[in-house]
Amino acid sequence: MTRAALIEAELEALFRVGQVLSRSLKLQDTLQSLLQVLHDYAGMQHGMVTLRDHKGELSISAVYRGDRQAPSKVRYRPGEGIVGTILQTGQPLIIERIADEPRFLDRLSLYDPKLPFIGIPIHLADTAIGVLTAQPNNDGLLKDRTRFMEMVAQLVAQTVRLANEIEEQRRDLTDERDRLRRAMRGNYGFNNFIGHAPPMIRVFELVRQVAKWNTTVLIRGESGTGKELIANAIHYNSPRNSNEFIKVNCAALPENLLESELFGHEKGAFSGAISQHKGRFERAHEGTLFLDEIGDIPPAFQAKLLRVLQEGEFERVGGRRTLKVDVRIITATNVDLETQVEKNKFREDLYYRLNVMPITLPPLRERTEDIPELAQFLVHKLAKKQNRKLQIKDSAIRLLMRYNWPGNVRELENCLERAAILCEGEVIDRSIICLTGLEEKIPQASAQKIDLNDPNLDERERVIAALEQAAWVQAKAARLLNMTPRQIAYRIQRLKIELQHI
Ligand SMILES: Nc1ncnc2c1ncn2[C@@H]1O[C@H](COP(=O)(O)OP(=O)(O)OP(=O)(O)O)[C@@H](O)[C@H]1O
Repeated sequence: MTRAALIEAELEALFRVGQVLSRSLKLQDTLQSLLQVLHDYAGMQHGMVTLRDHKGELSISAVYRGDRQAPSKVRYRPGEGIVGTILQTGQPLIIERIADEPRFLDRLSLYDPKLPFIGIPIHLADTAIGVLTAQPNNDGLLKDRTRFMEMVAQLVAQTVRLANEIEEQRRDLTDERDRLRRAMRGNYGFNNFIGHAPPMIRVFELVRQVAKWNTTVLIRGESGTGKELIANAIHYNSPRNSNEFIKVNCAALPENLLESELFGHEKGAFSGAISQHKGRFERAHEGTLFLDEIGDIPPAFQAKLLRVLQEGEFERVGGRRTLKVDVRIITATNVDLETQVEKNKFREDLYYRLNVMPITLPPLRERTEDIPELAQFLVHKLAKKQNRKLQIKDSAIRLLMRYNWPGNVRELENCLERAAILCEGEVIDRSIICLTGLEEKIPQASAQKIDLNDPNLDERERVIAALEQAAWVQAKAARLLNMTPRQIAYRIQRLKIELQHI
């Protein structure tokens, strides 16, 4: 081959090398294709790419040897054999006839002993990270071929750098995803479920058992009793926890939107469907779909839902293709479904499908013994959210225990949040809870039950309690505390109690 012909061939080869290096994100495939190009377009008979691993040793990433399969487990320590020497010195090694080279180990039986050999270090910045080797034809143009191989090694270095960066990003993303999952599991783990009252212990036991299986669960209970929290806990403690947990509030969507939200729609299915849209059933594939307020779904939609529950099949709105999904269904409602079935407002067959494993959450008023722990937990949660120190006094908790909480834990949480906003210091006491307006909602008969001799009351709380029981008439409150009107007036001033006029 003439020199001019070689340069032309090498230009063509470089163009092809550029193409293969940018084609795939899988480094080993890319390097394998690269060696093939060097053979097909640049007259290299055999070739190999080795890259340094985390131990600093060279392992083989790709080998070209014609039609025979490559052995892949061979490794070279720095300084070992020819490639080890190239890695260690960081210098190219050119040999006219490889059989004459004493460091040639021939462990792979790859090279032709009669042919020349070119070995080029692959450099990233100033560090050799691997070695590219090849055997060209014996045409006396070894110097030109070496320059060409140096160019190729530089391109390989950039490809390796990019692959490493992508791998690093992938690892970061995986770490981040795992961290988020752990956090989610932490948020929805059993530790964040407060309740020691017997009906709650039964609920926890049921949740622990159903979490393991794919059973359809129906969670019942008044608004704010923690139905969504339970649904989350079931998912994040189930074998599906590394897949999606998707929530849909069925009462919040009109019928037509509910259908396209859950089943998705094809482009042009209705005006406004400007592109294809995957529904929540598809997104929840291999995960859990939580249908909240299931008691409120319209009859036509009930039939469609029944079909997915029975067959796991559905079509997108405006679509003809039947899609199959594997989704665990958890539903929740505060509606009396049995009455709805009797009134023919809820399909009986659907009711049985959903009610495989019912879990009923007790209202807060039936487990007032849980209020102290819940209040402490919720105040701690608020303190974290507002990034401040906060604690709640027993006197405040006692007041909370006298209310009947129709809005359950959510109402308690809101009340404490208002108290935290009104509280200038770190301590939520009874008077701050009073400022939230809670006391007015408590029937007076029970308001008077507070024991003014309770040793847990501090002085301020005792005076406020007496004033409240005396409808803020100071003389009356003084009598309740066995004080003179002057004494109570002095205390009101000293304790900075704001007088209320009723
Ligand atoms: N046992 C509990 N321990 C700690 N926090 C709870 C508990 N139960 C409920 N909560 C909290 O109370 C709030 C209301 O709970 P959730 O939204 O789960 O109620 P829900 O029954 O789904 O209400 P709705 O029927 O109105 O949708 C949430 O902030 C939740 O974290």
